[in-house]
Amino acid sequence: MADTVLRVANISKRFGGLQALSDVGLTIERGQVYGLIGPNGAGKTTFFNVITGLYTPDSGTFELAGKPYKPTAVHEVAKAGIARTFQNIRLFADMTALENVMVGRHIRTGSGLVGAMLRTRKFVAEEAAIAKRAQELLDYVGIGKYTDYKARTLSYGDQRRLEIARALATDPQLIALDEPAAGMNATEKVQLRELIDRIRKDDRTILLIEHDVKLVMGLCDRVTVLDYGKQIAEGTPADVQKNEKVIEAYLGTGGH
Ligand SMILES: Nc1ncnc2c1ncn2[C@@H]1O[C@H](COP(=O)(O)OP(=O)(O)OP(=O)(O)O)[C@@H](O)[C@H]1O
Repeated sequence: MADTVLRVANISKRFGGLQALSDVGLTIERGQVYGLIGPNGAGKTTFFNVITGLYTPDSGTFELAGKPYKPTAVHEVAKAGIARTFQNIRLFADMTALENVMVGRHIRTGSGLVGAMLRTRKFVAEEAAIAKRAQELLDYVGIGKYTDYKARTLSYGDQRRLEIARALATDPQLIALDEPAAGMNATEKVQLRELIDRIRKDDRTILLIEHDVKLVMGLCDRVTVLDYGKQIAEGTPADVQKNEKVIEAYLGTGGH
């Protein structure tokens, strides 16, 4: 039996008079890279925001690794096992690269605030383990040499890598990447593709919103296409590329 990581169905979300999502659903199996594409304003970010607890949907069912979850708050969703990055990078700009990743790791540890204030032995040992793991993750995404650099001093491409390292630090069931290639140059895009491939090979599951259709088609196992909040196609990249509704949404009359 397939090992399903995310199964969501019937997600709808309205903003005033605008139906941003109508009955959207998808199923992502473990180890897949799953792409979510569509023209500007199609509802991709809204979908991400709903499944990660930033927006409250009008309807929808949600299941992560076989268990129902309620996307009512961002930290609850992170605990349940979805980690995400943002289209507009959201790092702690004045913290170091290492500290940014350590923050991600803290949701999985137990000493808490009292332990931190008293600097209990358990807390100190835990901090050392978190720092070690954070350094491994910086190495893994290829920015290990910037450990002590403040996040804001890193290049755009490296900040996106740092966001991915922070997401990985939570040991997520699913990593949701919101336009990871935005603003990257051609070399950075090649490196990003290698990184995503590597994350997948390490048995992680990825949901990807991306404007760069070539990148999506080259990387993803399956793709959903949204247009005006509706799911107009779902399938392998090869199938989706041939779909007439998709061709029309991208090239046709709409032109939005
Ligand atoms: N918080 C909000 N309040 C009102 N309308 C919103 C809100 N968020 C999104 N929308 C609207 O919902 C629709 C879908 O937007 P969304 O950002 O999800 O699309 P998208 O596919 O991510 O677009 P893009 O590719 O441009 O990022 C748009 O018409 C947008 O204006």
